[in-house]
Amino acid sequence: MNLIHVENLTVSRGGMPVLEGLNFSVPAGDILVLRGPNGSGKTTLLRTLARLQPPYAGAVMCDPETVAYAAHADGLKSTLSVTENLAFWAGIYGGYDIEAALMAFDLDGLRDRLAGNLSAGQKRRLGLARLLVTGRPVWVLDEPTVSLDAASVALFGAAVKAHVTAGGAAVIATHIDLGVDETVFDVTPFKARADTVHNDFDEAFL
Ligand SMILES: Nc1ncnc2c1ncn2[C@@H]1O[C@H](COP(=O)(O)OP(=O)(O)OP(=O)(O)O)[C@@H](O)[C@H]1O
Repeated sequence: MNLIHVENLTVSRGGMPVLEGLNFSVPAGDILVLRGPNGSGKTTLLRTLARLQPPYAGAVMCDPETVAYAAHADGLKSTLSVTENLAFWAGIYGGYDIEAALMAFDLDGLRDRLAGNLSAGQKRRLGLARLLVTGRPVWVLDEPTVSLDAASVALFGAAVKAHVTAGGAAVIATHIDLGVDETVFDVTPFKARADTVHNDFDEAFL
């Protein structure tokens, strides 16, 4: 079963196409790793998959309610503790297991620390632990391993493996080897041509 299906998709930033002609599917159980140089459009594609922005052309077939998106920013509440942050997110998404999330990302010893007082890597671990309490099957992740040391990257890799083994799927932009069984998708050949402009606009308003 495909959890994401993309057809003839063009994605844009600032009104300009960045990637075009994208066609791929991500079935349950799969990890799709996006590769491509800085500025090639990986973030733009992920934002489009997560429905944070509309496609410029083509279609993304995926129920938005199934997607958990983690951006560059951790999105933590700095005045809440580690467990309070997870409880906050569990409350929004329907009460999934906070204890399992704490264990999976080695946060047990930090459970009462304010998120604002965590180190950069600890903040990142908490941001990723949040994925587990969403209970959502499709993880869309933008550079999730930034600030993580080797041990934490291994924890993250194990969490992704467990997630897809349980029937989930993940699309991950990363420059590093996650140590997981992945399908690599290089976006470089899909760079939009400069003449690909479908939008109608009136130059009088520029
Ligand atoms: N608001 C914006 N308006 C216009 N162009 C933008 C805007 N935001 C980003 N861009 C441009 O869109 C292109 C794609 O950016 P994007 O962030 O998707 O790339 P990326 O592959 O994720 O890069 P990186 O590996 O550096 O994170 C880049 O050339 C970037 O400069």
